[in-house]
Amino acid sequence: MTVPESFQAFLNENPDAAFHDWLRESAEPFWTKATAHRFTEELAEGTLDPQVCARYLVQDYAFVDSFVSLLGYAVAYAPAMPQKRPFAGFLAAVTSEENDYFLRSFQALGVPETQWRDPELAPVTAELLSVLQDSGRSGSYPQVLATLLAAEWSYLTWGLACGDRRPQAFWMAEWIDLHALPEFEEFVTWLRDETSRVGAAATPEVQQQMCRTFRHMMQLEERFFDHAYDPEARR
Ligand SMILES: Cc1ncc(CN)c(N)n1
Repeated sequence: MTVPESFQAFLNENPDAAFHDWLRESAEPFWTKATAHRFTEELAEGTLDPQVCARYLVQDYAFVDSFVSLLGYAVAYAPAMPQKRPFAGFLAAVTSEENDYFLRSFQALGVPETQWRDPELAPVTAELLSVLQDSGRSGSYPQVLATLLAAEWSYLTWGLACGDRRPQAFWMAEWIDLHALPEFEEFVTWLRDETSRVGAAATPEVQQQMCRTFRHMMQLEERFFDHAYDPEARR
């Protein structure tokens, strides 16, 4: 089934749909591949190879650094306090609890400080960082929303799919917790509604740009998980 290229055409076929439904459906097959990846399944089952996890976390710590800057842009571009506040709250959580998780995990997994402080970026990480940086510098609130929503909604989706499964090792269990906690779900639900509110009112050109960015992000999210298993892969 092909997804209509414009949000208006999608709405004509699905009158009750929200803007975020169009984003997600337009991002297939990457949405499904990234939210039901072998990596997150092994994480839930506790069978993830510590080396694979370490490789992933080193790259992800570089991602998170740029992601925090993108959240800073979201605070700046958000139209008023009711929108700035959720971004500021999430920014505080990522720079405290989540940062603390990374540092403890690097220690537990034996990752030397030089490696996580100054990592060699994988091509997919470099591409992700440039999408985050371009979105941040675009001056466009819709563009920042589309980028953030792809990253956070996809992580919430696999986080919730883990259900009650929590492996013994904290570096697996807490990574699931961070993406399945009620506070995280509340933030992502708000972000989805905000993106739909802004996207539905945007011009068709801006809607197209949001859709392209969301899809590109999902393509990179899948490759990012793949890289943890096959660091030599170039695609
Ligand atoms: C690559 C990636 N995408 C999303 C997330 C969720 N913040 C993350 N930690 N890393």
